[in-house]
Amino acid sequence: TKFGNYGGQYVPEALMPAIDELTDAYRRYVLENEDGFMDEFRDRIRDFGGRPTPLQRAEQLSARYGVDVYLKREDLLHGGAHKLNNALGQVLLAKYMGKERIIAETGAGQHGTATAMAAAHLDMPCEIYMGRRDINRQRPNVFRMRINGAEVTPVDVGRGTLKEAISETMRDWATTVETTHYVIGSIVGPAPFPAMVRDFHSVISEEIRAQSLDRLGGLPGSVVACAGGGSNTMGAFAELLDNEGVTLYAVEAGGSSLTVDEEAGVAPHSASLSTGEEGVLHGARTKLLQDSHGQIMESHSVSSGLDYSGVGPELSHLVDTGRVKPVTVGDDDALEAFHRLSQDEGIIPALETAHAFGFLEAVAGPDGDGSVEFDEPIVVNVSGRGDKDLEAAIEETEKR
Ligand SMILES: Cc1ncc(COP(=O)(O)O)c(/C=N/[C@H](C(=O)O)[C@@H](O)C(C)C)c1O
Repeated sequence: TKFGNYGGQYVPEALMPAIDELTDAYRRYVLENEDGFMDEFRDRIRDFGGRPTPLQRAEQLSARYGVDVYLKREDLLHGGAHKLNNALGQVLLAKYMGKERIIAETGAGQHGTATAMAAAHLDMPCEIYMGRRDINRQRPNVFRMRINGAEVTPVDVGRGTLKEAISETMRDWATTVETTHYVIGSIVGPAPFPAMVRDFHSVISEEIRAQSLDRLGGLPGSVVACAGGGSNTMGAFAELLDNEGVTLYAVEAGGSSLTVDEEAGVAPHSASLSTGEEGVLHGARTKLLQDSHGQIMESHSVSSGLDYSGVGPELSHLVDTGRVKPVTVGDDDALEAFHRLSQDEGIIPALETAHAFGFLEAVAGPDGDGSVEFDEPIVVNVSGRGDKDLEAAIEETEKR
């Protein structure tokens, strides 16, 4: 249950029966493939999800940066983001466990959408908790969840973003564990969630490995992925961790500034890996944005999916060991990268994903700082498409 000194199960006693039951089910079905569970997961993520996703060369970006850039197209997975890998895996597992109801939290709405789709696909009732603020800034996804038959429950406490939505979902789960499974949206939460979510998303790096060896004649030199909770990052890294020759970059939201207003207890960014301190949030010990009193600070990002004060415990450990390099990209650079990928490559990325492209530009672009020598070829994980962000991107760009 631990990644170094991170991870663990810091949950109320009331949740331990559910956690123990899930730990047992994870071992039997995911790790040991009991009853052919993982075979069925792979069949469904292929036929319903549309795996494998392409590994596509980005011609214009490769020319712009003078290095080979490849895109792992998780934006082409059914639903428009990597989120379905984990949502389908967990909803299928809930079915094998004999659960009758699905609940989940969401911020950007991609995880909520993926869970609603997977629940509809597997004929399970579904309720999604979503912060009021996020409901207002990710409306297309709220419509999709409802049209897929899920109940979307607004969360009005606090700032009405992801942190409160997760707490509210955990509160529900504490009283409904007998019949309900909580589909956590990232590699966060008490064990076994971080390892289980990583294992479902590891199909991404399995495919990157196979496609790279098959088409590029070797493993990638670098893999770049944006990190909110960390699931698309760990999915893209998992099967490559032992290959030291592959440099791994986790790109966090630098927001509007990395300077924290201690008094207000607010961080104008979401850079938990780069600036966070060790603490406990949502059941796991990990790196968190906290003030000098140890209070968890509100985070900020132009993208809902990266707007989270914590990060997965496994990523915190990999940053401490040096295996993963954390970098940050601010709101402005992410918005520029959003438009650049759309115009240069014909792909409108999710604002979350745009942060990964902002990193390439900041290093290797015409005004790049050359802060790293990229090992080639570079694979960027395109975690999602930007349909949900069109209005926000236009508004934000006009403001600047
Ligand atoms: C397209 C896209 N790319 C990246 C992320 C960051 O989440 P991780 O992959 O778990 O770091 C997200 C996160 N989305 C979550 C959601 O849709 O609910 C997010 O808000 C939280 C679950 C972290 C996303 O939608």
